[in-house]
Amino acid sequence: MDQKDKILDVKKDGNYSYSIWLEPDFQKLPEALEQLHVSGRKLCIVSDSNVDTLYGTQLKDVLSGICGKVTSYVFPAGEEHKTLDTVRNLYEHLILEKFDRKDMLVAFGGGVVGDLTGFTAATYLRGIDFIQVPTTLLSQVDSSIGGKTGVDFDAYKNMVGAFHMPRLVYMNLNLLRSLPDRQFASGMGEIIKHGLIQDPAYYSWLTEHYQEVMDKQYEALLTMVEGSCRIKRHVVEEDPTEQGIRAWLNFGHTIGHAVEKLKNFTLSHGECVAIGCMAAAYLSEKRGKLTESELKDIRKVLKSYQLPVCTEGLDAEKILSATKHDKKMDAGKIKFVLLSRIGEAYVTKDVTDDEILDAVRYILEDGKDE
Ligand SMILES: NC(=O)c1ccc[n+]([C@@H]2O[C@H](COP(=O)([O-])OP(=O)(O)OC[C@H]3O[C@@H](n4cnc5c(N)ncnc54)[C@H](O)[C@@H]3O)[C@@H](O)[C@H]2O)c1
Ligand SMILES: O=C(O)C(=O)C[C@@H](O)[C@H](O)[C@H](O)COP(=O)(O)O
Ligand SMILES: [Zn+2]
Repeated sequence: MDQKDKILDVKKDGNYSYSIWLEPDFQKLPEALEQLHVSGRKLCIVSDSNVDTLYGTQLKDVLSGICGKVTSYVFPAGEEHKTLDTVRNLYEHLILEKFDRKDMLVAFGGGVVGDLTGFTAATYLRGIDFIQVPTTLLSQVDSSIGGKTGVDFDAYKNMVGAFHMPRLVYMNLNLLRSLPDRQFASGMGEIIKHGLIQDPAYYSWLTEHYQEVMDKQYEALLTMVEGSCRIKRHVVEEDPTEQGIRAWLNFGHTIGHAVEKLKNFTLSHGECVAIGCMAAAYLSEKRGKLTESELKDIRKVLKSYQLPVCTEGLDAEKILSATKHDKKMDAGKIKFVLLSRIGEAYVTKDVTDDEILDAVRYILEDGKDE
């Protein structure tokens, strides 16, 4: 793959609006930032406690040489800090540091940092620029692209948010080497989702290359991250504000978000997406869209990437009730994403409570067999 292929442009309304750089280090970050004229701007690097400890100084050194002033804002790692309280503290930091409209935020971390920083950028002074420097597999393949930003509210996932596009997405793939195994697997949940909703060849590639991926071989990582970025880019270019096809990216999320909340965030987002994908694939099979063998295969692929396909200790009725708070509700009906086949999804509002309960029992009972 040559350099040209490592930069993907995300277009909006026919104009190139931002680029995604896939790199092995931070060497090209100054070049990537050239078009944003950062020399006279203040930058605030927002990260969580883990990312700051591991890589904070490295990024600050790169940025300090090329822009006006660099400040840092660090909050404790974890989904429980993706809240308005953290946003408030960040506003306070920006006001104290006299950030104005031409200044910029740098989201340096996983999806929690990216979503929260993007939302702060969308709302501070009615909107300032931000860039994404994603450091987890999940954030490189999914959350850093497409401009969905937001925070949780009283444990309701992403209840407060805005669409606000980053000005650049720059990923250093070698940072993935320090990710804990469970976090790596979490990213695989969204990646397998991408194959299932959009691209059968990509899904097959994932089934065939799990060893290279699990060994974090650089070429395999690059092929996979690029593959997912292309899928996500295609979907968000077609439908930036989720009027149609973008809802497909929510495959596995209706039940996944309910499990995430009811498990008090003890399971990662991608783990819950995997469980939710299993439930949605089960419903797709029940409706005759997938064969039993395809359903089994999805289970096998998720498990091969160390993802859970079921869960325990939850009440089926409570999961059903939690799905009713999903953002995809429309006039009292859940907009459920199912598969019409491997590689293609569809949205339906006719999934009944009984069907949801059946799918939920499938992922709960399956848990007892583990
Ligand atoms: N906006 C979107 O389109 C979108 C898409 C998918 C998920 N999300 C959101 O993203 C969040 C999940 O993101 P996530 O999975 O990245 O979780 P995360 O941001 O909580 O990061 C997971 C853990 O990994 C640590 N970490 C990050 N980078 C590291 C590195 N390179 N080495 C070692 N440790 C590292 C973090 O400190 C954290 O403890 C959820 O809130 C989810 O709702 C948003
Ligand atoms: O980018 C999107 O659109 C997605 O749906 C990606 C999902 O993986 C992500 O978890 C998203 O935050 C869920 O959407 P939400 O609108 O239910 O918060
Ligand atoms: Zn997700």
